[in-house]
Amino acid sequence: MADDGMLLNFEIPDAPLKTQVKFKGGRWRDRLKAQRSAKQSATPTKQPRGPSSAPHTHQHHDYDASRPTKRPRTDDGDSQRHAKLQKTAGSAVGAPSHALRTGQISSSLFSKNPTAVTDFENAPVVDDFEPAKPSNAPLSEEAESFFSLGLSRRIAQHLTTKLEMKAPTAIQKNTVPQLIKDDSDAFLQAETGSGKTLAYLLPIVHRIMALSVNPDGTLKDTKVHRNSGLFAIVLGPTRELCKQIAVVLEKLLRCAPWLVCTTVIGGESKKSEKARLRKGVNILVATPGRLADHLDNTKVLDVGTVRWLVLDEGDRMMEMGFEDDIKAIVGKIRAGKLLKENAEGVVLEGILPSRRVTVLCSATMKMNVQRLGEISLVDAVHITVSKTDVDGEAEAATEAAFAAPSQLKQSCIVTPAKLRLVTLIALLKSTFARRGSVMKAIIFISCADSVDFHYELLKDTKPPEPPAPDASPDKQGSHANTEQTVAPAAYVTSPANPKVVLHKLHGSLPQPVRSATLNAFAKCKDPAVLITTDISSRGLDVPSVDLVIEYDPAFAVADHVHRIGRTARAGRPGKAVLFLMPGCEEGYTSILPASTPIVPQLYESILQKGLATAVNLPSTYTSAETEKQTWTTRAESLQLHLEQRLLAAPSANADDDAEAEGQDQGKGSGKPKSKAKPKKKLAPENPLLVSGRQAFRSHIRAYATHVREERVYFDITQLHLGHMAKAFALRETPGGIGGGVSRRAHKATTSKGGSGGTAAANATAADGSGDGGEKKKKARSGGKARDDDDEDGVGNVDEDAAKRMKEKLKMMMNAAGEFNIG
Ligand SMILES: Nc1ncnc2c1ncn2[C@@H]1O[C@H](COP(=O)(O)OP(=O)(O)OP(=O)(O)O)[C@@H](O)[C@H]1O
Repeated sequence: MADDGMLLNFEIPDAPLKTQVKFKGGRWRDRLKAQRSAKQSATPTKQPRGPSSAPHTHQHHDYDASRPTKRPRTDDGDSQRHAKLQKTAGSAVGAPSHALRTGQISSSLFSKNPTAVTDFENAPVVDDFEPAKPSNAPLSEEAESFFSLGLSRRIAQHLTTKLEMKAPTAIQKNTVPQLIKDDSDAFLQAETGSGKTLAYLLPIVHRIMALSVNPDGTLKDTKVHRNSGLFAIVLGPTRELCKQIAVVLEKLLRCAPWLVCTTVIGGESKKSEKARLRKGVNILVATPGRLADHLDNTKVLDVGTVRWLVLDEGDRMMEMGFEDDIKAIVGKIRAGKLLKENAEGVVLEGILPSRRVTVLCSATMKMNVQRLGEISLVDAVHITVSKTDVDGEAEAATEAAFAAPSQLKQSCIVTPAKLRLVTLIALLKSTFARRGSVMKAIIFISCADSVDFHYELLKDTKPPEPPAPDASPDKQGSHANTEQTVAPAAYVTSPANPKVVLHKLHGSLPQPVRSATLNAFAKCKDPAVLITTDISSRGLDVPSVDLVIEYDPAFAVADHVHRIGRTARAGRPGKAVLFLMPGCEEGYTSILPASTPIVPQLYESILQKGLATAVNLPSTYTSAETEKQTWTTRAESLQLHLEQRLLAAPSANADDDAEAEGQDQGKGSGKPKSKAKPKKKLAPENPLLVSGRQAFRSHIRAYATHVREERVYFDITQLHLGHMAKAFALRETPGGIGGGVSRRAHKATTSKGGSGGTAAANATAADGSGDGGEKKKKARSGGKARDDDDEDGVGNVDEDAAKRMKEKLKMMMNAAGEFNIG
């Protein structure tokens, strides 16, 4: 009944380290280097292990983590297990300024890991490839210009002088003339970061401006103004994307200040949205739910003059369940009589389209895009980008849609579950080791709970500086909104980059917090990391994102394409790294679109590079690493440190809080205080441990929701829960996953043999025996495993889990707002 993942944490290896570290694959030089450094670390005189073998590599001995003994796993609840673990691990672990003593409790990260099937030996190396010509960049200035697209001089000049865009991108070159000359519906498909937003906005603004500007650029006597009518509606799936579109539009409209755009996206009172609509608007950017609501309830919103309906990120809107809203919106817009002139007598006919035009945009093609096309498009032209457009070569046109930008360098790290967390930290550390090489990185994680946990774990324990008392109210307000979502990072900093700023974003955060955090990330002058869910995968345009890390693979290939598309935008370079686990996951790369091969990397080389120097611990811990330590020892002590942080006793205040809570509950019961049943005082738990367990549960549930066709690569029955718990710095596999997920994983680990005890322990813990309180709590709260309602994610591998997940997600969506997809 032992979880090897757990017991190994307590094991003191008798054999030197060298017998535990296996080096397979990769270039022989790397392997030799790794082998040598492991040998060095395992030499008994240099690397004493065990309590009696002083001196220790760390010089601080403020606490005595006495050697815990191997013990059988119990079926008790998490709290009891936690209390025992706290005892055995040493109670002062979490105290400030206490250093770790490596060599006392060995975290066997490098043993019993599954072997990768990837042939690293013959795999390509990133440097093997010539830098590819960007596929989403603006076209060469000499050959193409905005003037030649048929745009008015006023707009073309504004683009080149004020917006500093010298030439259109390929999709803009193909779309703008088409939408200026022709009144057909259009399906716009081009890769991420290729400038689709301006591709549809430019012809719309050009034609609306033509109501007020003569062909020679002089202004007409009667200019249209904000009350002249609503001419275009742009729909986007999330508030963030809508705001971003509105910002681009506002910048564009500076060359026609008499035209007005606004947003109705929720997150603020409907009353203030109504007030803005009443003032008059010519172009409206909206989320489907909110617009449908206004169409039903806001009389002043008249769609009689609307000529364009743009559906941006159409597939995402369908995934999010907006089909009915979109149908209703399309129906209402089409129902009205097409006005040839507006209420003021301005002639619209001949300048604006003679019919209502719908433009559907997507970087990827899914079944649901076709469905949306059926709902919204009539005889649409398909506008895309051919290789000829990009390269200027007379090659047969190949559709570049549903592709990753060609200049984007993709790689994957095959990492056993147990080593995921330290490998992530090592990767970030080496990423920020050189100033200026990477300014912004985004880490995609499967669910909001896991985002919360990783943010808390990786941030510095010292709170960020509050703004000066005399700071502007704006600054004060934005600090209040980002207090819980922006903080300096620990672990990943380096002498070159002593300050790296950590951000977190997911759909369960209040809207002002989401907006302020995104703004802080975009404007951050220091190197910055955003830990986020798929809420940031669509449309987000932060220009200096150099690296995208998919720590948890996307739930569908299309989502992967959108995620990695947050870098390498508009011709800029970018890198994307995908974490995979050895086994069936390795086959996933075969279905990913990439113009150059996705280079597999050995986790050993990442650790070696990242942990070549000491790790900066959070400021309330003192690092006592010596330069002589090797990367293997560093990896183990880092893991140990993280696990001990979770096991540390909560602060003294937590005791008081628990007591106060007990008293409050007594009061709340409505009974006289004296008669209130005395509450059994529960041992307070470290919030980080609670968060880690919750993140683990949500992560496992989310894992069960990969789209059906891709479950062959993400097979829940192949997951080793004990090993995966280690990736959450947990020594024991939490219970309460529910939905039969743990049973499936249990069966697999049992049947594979060798770890039957582990599986049994996993099953007991994961099925929630002794964890009923947590389970009920979760059920009550609705949970937020994967706050993303993906229809495709429900299938027969774990119908039960998927069904429950769907119900929870529905609850979440209803409870937390229409765009709570984090
Ligand atoms: N002609 C241009 N020249 C230079 N930069 C441009 C041009 N057109 C757009 N951009 C810039 O390219 C970036 C990406 O544009 P946009 O967000 O419209 O891409 P997209 O195709 O909608 O991407 P996604 O599919 O990821 O939403 C933006 O920063 C935008 O300012």
